Amino acid sequence: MAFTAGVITFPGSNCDRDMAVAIRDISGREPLRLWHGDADLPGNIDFIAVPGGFSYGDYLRSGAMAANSPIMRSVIAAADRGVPVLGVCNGFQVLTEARLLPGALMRNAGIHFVCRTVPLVVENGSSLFTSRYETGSTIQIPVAHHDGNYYADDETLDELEGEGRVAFRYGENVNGSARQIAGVLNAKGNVLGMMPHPERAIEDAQGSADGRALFEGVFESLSVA
Ligand SMILES: NC(=O)CC[C@H](N)C(=O)O
Repeated sequence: MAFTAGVITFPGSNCDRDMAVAIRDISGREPLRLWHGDADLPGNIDFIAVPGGFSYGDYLRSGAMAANSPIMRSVIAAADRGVPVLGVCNGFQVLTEARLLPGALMRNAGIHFVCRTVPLVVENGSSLFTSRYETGSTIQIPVAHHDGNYYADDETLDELEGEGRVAFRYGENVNGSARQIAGVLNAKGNVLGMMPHPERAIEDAQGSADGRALFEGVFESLSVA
């Protein structure tokens, strides 16, 4: 079964390699490394990862400049076609700035950069990305960010909750996020943005392997895991 995954690198990305390793380890296939300045994606792309880091040094707003990279026009078109897109940390920020996901990631309520493993409650275990988790289960995934404070107006938050689009919620107050939201889905369910890093929790040596099931779930749906 052919499977083409891609990991985008922006100037300042620093989790792109970890993301590529996770995809290779779990799918058994080497992902393509995609450069932000390239306008086109391969037409047969099956899965796109927008990784974490500090694209453009977080200038202007985290993710704001990367969201306007040439490649993001192709990512938006691929997402519209139903290609699964996973944005982690800075990738989540990029996806909100690109309006693929609602809301915004503001400075952490406590101002400090937060870097530790946190409990995450799986709010919707039946999405494309969470099918290998039980709804209501708690998993352990690391966070590392200063702009993780999720904001959306109440109407949007109610809509997200009502449509099962809150994928993950923090099990404790990590950064002041509205309703402790840690990860959200788009309306179609093929785009997930989350601040915690599942690619940093794929084997026990990392302190948790709870992120593995996220990749397994989405690759299983694409018949490659
Ligand atoms: N690890 C990351 O992706 C960091 C994301 C972002 N630049 C922040 O600190 O909020």
